[in-house]
Amino acid sequence: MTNGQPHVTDETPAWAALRNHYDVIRDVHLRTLFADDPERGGRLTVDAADLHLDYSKHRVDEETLDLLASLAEERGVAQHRDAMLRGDRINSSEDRSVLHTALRLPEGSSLVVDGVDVVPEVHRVLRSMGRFAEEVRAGDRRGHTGKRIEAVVNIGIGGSDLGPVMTYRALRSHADTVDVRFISNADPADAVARLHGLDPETTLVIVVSKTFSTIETLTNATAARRWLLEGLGFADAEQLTDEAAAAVSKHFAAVSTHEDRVRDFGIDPANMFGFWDWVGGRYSVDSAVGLSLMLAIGSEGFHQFLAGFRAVDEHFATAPLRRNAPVIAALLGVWYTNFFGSESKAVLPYSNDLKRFPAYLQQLTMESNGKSVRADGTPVRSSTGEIYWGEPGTNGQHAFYQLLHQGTRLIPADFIGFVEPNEDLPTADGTEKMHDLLMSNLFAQSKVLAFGKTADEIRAEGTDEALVPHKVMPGNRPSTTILAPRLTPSVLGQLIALYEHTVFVQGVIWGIDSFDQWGVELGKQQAIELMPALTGPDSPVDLGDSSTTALVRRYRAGRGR
Ligand SMILES: O=P(O)(O)OC[C@H]1O[C@H](O)[C@H](O)[C@@H](O)[C@@H]1O
Repeated sequence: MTNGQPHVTDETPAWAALRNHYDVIRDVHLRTLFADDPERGGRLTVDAADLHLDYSKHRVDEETLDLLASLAEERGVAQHRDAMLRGDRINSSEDRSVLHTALRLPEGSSLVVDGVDVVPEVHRVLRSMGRFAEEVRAGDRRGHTGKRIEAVVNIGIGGSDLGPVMTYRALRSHADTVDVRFISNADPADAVARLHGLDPETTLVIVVSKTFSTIETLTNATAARRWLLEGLGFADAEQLTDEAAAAVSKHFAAVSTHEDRVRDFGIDPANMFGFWDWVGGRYSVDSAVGLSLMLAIGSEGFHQFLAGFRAVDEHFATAPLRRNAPVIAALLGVWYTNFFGSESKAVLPYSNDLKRFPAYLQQLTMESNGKSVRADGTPVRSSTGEIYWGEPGTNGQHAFYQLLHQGTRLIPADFIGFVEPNEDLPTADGTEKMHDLLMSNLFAQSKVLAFGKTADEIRAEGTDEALVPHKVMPGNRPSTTILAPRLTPSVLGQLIALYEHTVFVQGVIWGIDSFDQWGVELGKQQAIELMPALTGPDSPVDLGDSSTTALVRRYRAGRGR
């Protein structure tokens, strides 16, 4: 099954060879690939640190994998990887290095960029985060009225939200001491709902913004400051008197690359944790942006999280392309996107704690690789940017898996599961464990997607002939299964690094700059420009197009303006 015409216009030797090979493999069923090669299930696997990837249920044979590796070689994946890791300015449109991997280099190592060793800087910030987090967790750093901090509110958006919110939820069972909430949206409902029930006297607000100029974040931070001062009994919550500033300094911290803007907002720079412009927002959860996670799981847990990233970084840096997990994952994505014409990929964690992982990965892949010009400004020569979506299993099985199994689209999937649960409960009759039930569902789903059930097998069960076509399960739907020992801070770091490098390799194959995001700017700018048309004294006559003009006029009328 394919989704129409393969989206390939690129005609380099490796692409052309893959295109010819695709014409053969597209008609080969996974049932045949497995029948012809009984060792396949054990062989088409790769281990990266604690992550075991089984990619045998993909529509590939050894020749496909060789050809895909040739494509990686043709595109210079290893050379680009080395350039990133040593700090070359590979983010060409912003003239920046891309060094999220430096955030997890061990203390004592060295990476000199523009004459500065960045590793001691990284560890200086980690130490000050660690001191701050442990003081809060121990109750040594208290609120304005002397009460212990019990809740943390992370205010940020995009990379300043998705990483913290995803990781906090993922490591819920490793968290103690403080309850963390997240405010991101310009919708006031978010701040209202998240602040509801919190006591300002025991709440710490962390304002996270790389640029410290993002309107949603500054607006929500101002709302939280107002809420805090009102809650602490200040008569005028708009006035930052000396006493109010002292209160704010006990309840507000900031994470940013812009100290001047943090100070202007009224947050004590002593409570500011920095990072650097060589860390992209969507690659920043392992920087000070992860402070809320550190407050929840402790400094030691955060260092384990970093060690997990580092283990996969080392694998990515050293494993040969054919044994390199992120490279293989990336090439499989290219195979389906550019040759089978797949439009999306499902990420299916069999872990309720990874509920926000697909959303986190959406920013990672779509903001990185949603580009239609190459790094040199010329048009891309193939489709780019995998669209990830998904929900945890087993919930998804009862919602959208029908389309995965019997729909007309080819949607490759990543199943993510863990051998050991962090918690377990008995099944209904008390004889089994719920974690085993969960994992048997994961294994069953990837098996059914791959192998399906034929009309003959269905007939053999005595099924009414009229029902047979409805019950046929076509199979031949590819998936990777990522199996890890347990969802720990280290394993979560490993999973994130696996996808970071997968996205990177795809960007190299497509020839794009995966580290800028110019496409998000115009909408932000126009929102600011449109605001007076919504709130000003006169209804707008012409906002440049008849649709927007009519919508804004209707909105104003509804608001009585
Ligand atoms: O951390 P900030 O500077 O507030 O940026 C927050 C987010 O907004 C931007 O629009 C970008 O699209 C994201 O990549 C970024 O993570």
